[in-house]
Amino acid sequence: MIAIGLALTLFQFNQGQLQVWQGVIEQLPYWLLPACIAIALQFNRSRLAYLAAFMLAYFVCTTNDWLGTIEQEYAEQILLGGTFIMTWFAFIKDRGLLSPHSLVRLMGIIVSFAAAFGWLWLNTEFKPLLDQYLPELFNVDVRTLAPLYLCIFIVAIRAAWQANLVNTSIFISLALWTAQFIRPETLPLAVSMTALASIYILTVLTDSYFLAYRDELTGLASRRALFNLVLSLGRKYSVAMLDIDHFKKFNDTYGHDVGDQVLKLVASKIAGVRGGGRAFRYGGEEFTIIFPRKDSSSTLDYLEEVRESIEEYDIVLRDEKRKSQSKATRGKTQGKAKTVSVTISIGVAEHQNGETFEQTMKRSDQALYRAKKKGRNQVCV
Ligand SMILES: Nc1nc2c(ncn2[C@@H]2O[C@H](COP(=O)(O)OP(=O)(O)OP(=O)(O)O)[C@@H](O)[C@H]2O)c(=O)[nH]1
Repeated sequence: MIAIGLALTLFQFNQGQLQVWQGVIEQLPYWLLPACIAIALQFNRSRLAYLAAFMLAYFVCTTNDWLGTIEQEYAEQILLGGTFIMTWFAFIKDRGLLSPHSLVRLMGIIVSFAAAFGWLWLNTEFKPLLDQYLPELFNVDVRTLAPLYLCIFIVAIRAAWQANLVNTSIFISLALWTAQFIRPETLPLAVSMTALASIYILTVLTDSYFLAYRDELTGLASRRALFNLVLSLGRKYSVAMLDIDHFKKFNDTYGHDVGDQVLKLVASKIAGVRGGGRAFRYGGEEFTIIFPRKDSSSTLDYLEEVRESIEEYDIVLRDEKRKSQSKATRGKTQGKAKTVSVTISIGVAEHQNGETFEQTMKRSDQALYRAKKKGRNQVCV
């Protein structure tokens, strides 16, 4: 979507249809980049805050001609220095802007520019030697920009390998940064900077939304997302509460890390619920499924399906350090790998007129309690 937006902006700009907006667009980076720094800091996305600050500094210096002839004279060094910074940013973590790490970051920025200056100096200083020993293919132009191509390749692989919004933003930054130097006529600087600031702001806000509404361990929607959905529920719906049986004993037997692995796998089965059910991690080893527009009897088949899929699922343990087994879990050996299985109990209740969501949920919790009492591994209404 971001790419489509950029392409459309570029198209419009070339068509001259946006020329009336030119004055506004030229001012936008002055507003959007500082706003981006403030938002990124607020949500602890220091890499994007640094990048926005870097772009703002470049934009202010360029548009006000503060760098004078330095900018043209050292254009390649600035291009390469910026490229090194972005590549490095694709591999580090967000650590806050005003923390001891910021000193390391500042040093890294200086080192990036020093490396860019050093590389280009080496190429000029030893040009005759390099021309003599390297194949013709690696002429001075290729040699000069070789680290740039390498960095773009590395960041592209990184963004594909560890696909997240921040890495994608860094890759787009690098692409626009490079285009700005190699083909400046393609896109006015103010448009690139406006696009980048918008991408950063969108990235920070979307990332933070997912952080607030997704459970980190299982990837399921969180309890906060559940109460958000409740606001849009009509009068007819059912609430199911699901709880892993004897999970405390499972943890005691196999350790907390294995418990986490199992929680993830159980969550993936619960997420696959059919019948329009929406799954949430309520907390700990408890999950909730909401069936909008369904009474409890029509959810039973779908819940039974989920219960069976978990019961039949042989979970292969990755952890070799295992203690003795307990009654709580059934384990068997598959070749050398150890497999275990867990069961879940489910209680379901449908919303009744005049009832709040919390009251319906309480009744589904009581149904869950009955399922546990009756021997677990079953669904109760
Ligand atoms: N590994 C892991 N364990 C968790 C997590 N959240 C909660 N637990 C554990 O889940 C267990 C819940 O135990 P209980 O509420 O006593 O219930 P139970 O052992 O499942 O027994 P029944 O519900 O009666 O079948 C506790 O030992 C918690 O430590 C988590 O995120 N990871």
